Amino acid sequence: MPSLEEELMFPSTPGKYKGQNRHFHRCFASTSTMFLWALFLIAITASYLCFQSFMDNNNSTSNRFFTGHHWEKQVINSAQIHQAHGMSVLVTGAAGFVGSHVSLALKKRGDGVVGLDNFNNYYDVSLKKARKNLLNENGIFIVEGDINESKLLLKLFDIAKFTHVMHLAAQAGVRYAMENPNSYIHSNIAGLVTLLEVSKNANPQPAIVWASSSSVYGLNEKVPFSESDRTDQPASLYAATKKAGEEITHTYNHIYGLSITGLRFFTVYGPWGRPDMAYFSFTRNILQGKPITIYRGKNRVDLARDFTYIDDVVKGCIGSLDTSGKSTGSGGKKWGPAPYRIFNLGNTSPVTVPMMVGMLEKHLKIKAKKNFVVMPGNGDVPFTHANISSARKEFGYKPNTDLQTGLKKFVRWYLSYYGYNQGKL
Ligand SMILES: O=C(O)[C@H]1O[C@H](OP(=O)(O)OP(=O)(O)OC[C@H]2O[C@@H](n3ccc(=O)[nH]c3=O)[C@H](O)[C@@H]2O)[C@H](O)[C@@H](O)[C@H]1O
Repeated sequence: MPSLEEELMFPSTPGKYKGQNRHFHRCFASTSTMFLWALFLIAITASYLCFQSFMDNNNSTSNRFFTGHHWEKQVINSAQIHQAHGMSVLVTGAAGFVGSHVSLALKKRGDGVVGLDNFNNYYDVSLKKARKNLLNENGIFIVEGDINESKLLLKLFDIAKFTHVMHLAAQAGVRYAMENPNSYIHSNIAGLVTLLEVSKNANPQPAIVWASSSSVYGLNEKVPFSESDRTDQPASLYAATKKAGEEITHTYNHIYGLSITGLRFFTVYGPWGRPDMAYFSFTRNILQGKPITIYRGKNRVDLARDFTYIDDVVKGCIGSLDTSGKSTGSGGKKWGPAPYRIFNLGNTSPVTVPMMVGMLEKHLKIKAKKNFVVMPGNGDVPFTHANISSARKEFGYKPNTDLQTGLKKFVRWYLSYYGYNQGKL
């Protein structure tokens, strides 16, 4: 068998170098020796980096959750229920927009809450840290970790007997799925399955309420969107992963008796919101005097969203938790049928994007510099509009904040948080 060096010295096309002199061979030999050395160095560096990252992972994992008695005490205290018939809830994505609001609302009424968040850098991490501080001040402990870390989840379920999981951790954003598709698989598929695996084995099994999305209605044209409408035409990978989540949770309900409630959120907005969303980034740009890009559909038709104010969504989440019913399994076995529910949590009155911008201009008292462009083929849908009769019937869901009022509250929060002088986000 030829050595690597020999292989490297002989051209892959036989005869190509025929008749070349010894000088060439020496030269080539020394080049190939250098090449081998370079390979060797690269291999050593790669092994070192792998080892470092392995150590880092291990360290960060152990730092994060095997931190002993004090850490466990914080989890136990935070999970403590302070009201009759209250619940103890693990809120994933607790440093996120909806997660932080739901956590505070639960804590306020005396439920136990433990947060979990991986503080990823999809958007400004300092905003997530600020939300975390707010939660800490209100007696809510947030564990820094990923829903894919099953050891961490097992540990949490071991020390706090959660009655419910409010699963809001996800890779959000419709258009970002084209830039980073794997992050959607990591969080919205793999992370979801890890969480369900641990939940199904927990004793007692918690009831699970989780965030699906209005985007599952995809390219449907029949409005308003009802839960019984088809959801097999997703327009983005984000939507596809949320749709997959609905199917995946169904199997865990069917096989293991987990009580499941999926909530299809409709473009949730408000104070402490997500900087990647249009109403938020438009506000920033308008204040900084920068142009905003407004997408338009075919034939210059304006896009529209059933924008839903955060306080209304929080009420929907809590109503869902309160009516979730019990999981019926234990030890990985199901002892009877458990609830499987899906609800739209929308506002029922869609507003076009230019109208939304007009409201921002009014509250900010600044005219926006608008660029209208044809909606790029990036996963967007032209409109959303929720039928909320199921949620209304089941737990009295009744949104009562219109976009004008909700954006006024958002702008007030934005200016108090960032100030008028918009340097950066
Ligand atoms: O209901 C959901 O399930 C989703 O809601 C949200 O998605 P969307 O409804 O797409 O919100 P958002 O990005 O604010 O765009 C709003 C409008 O502005 C338009 N838009 C957007 C950006 C831009 O630069 N220009 C523009 O016109 C855009 O074309 C659109 O018409 C959540 O982000 C998502 O995580 C998911 O929860």
